[in-house]
Amino acid sequence: MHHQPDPVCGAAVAASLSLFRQHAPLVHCMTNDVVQTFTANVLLALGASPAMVIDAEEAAQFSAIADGLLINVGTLTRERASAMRAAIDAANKVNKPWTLDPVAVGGLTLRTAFCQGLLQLRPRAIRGNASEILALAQHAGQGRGVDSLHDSAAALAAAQQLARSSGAVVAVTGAVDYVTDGTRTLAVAGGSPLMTRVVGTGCALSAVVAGFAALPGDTLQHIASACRVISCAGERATASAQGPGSFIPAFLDALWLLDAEALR
Ligand SMILES: Nc1ncnc2c1ncn2[C@@H]1O[C@H](COP(=O)(O)OP(=O)(O)O)[C@@H](O)[C@H]1O
Ligand SMILES: Cc1ncsc1CCOP(=O)(O)O
Ligand SMILES: [Mg+2]
Repeated sequence: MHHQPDPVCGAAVAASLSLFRQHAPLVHCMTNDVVQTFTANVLLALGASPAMVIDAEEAAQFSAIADGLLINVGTLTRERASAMRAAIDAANKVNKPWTLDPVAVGGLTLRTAFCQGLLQLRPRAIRGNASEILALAQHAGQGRGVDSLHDSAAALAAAQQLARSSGAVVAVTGAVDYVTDGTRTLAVAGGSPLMTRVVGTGCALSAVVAGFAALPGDTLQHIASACRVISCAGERATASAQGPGSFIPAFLDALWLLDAEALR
């Protein structure tokens, strides 16, 4: 079954962002080695508190305390996988939301089997690029690394199916981001291709999604708002950047400066 997406509304994005800054969520990030600092800086620029706790015992303690948990399998190892399971189990016990970023799921067996298994553990949100969402939804080996080979529109039906089967809100990103609970779908335009020329924009978005998923109210709207916050900051940063190097500080500044007027 296909459902037509509605465009995300700027006023609703501004309302989510304001709620996010008020709540300043504590986000427990179990993420990959490539994007640790960038992820923490993106959350800090938006007013949230990141903490990267990865030992199995500590992670299980901390996920019960944090407002939201991010599981990102970009540099998964067997040991990290069991620490992530422990953190998810502890979060679920106290009903704290957790978000999955299925980096490069498809062809690689450890992370693909691990993420397929996690779908039974009630993720609140899943954020990936088109190749990752297609692979996760269709149990098919696709992709050849962390970058998408597919257009996000080509993964919309898969995202809707994955949302229905997992119970998560699924965000499939690309030139347009689609955010769906399997019934309702919001489309988020904007951003810029330069965002794919620096590492970690997708991973940082997933960390931001983990924070927005912890807010009270309409989770689908909040996660679409998270996508719009990142795409809006991305297009503003691109306007002043010379290339990937100057994009990064401009992006952090744009997140810091983002307000209702920019989002309108
Ligand atoms: N061609 C594009 N045009 C505009 N924005 C894009 C484009 N590709 C990706 N983005 C944006 O870059 C961010 C990261 O998305 P994506 O590249 O799909 O994730 P990943 O880094 O996990 O592959 C998202 O905010 C997305 O909207
Ligand atoms: C390059 C790379 N290799 C393993 S994880 C990772 C980071 C991927 O980051 P993103 O999906 O945000 O581009
Ligand atoms: Mg990614």
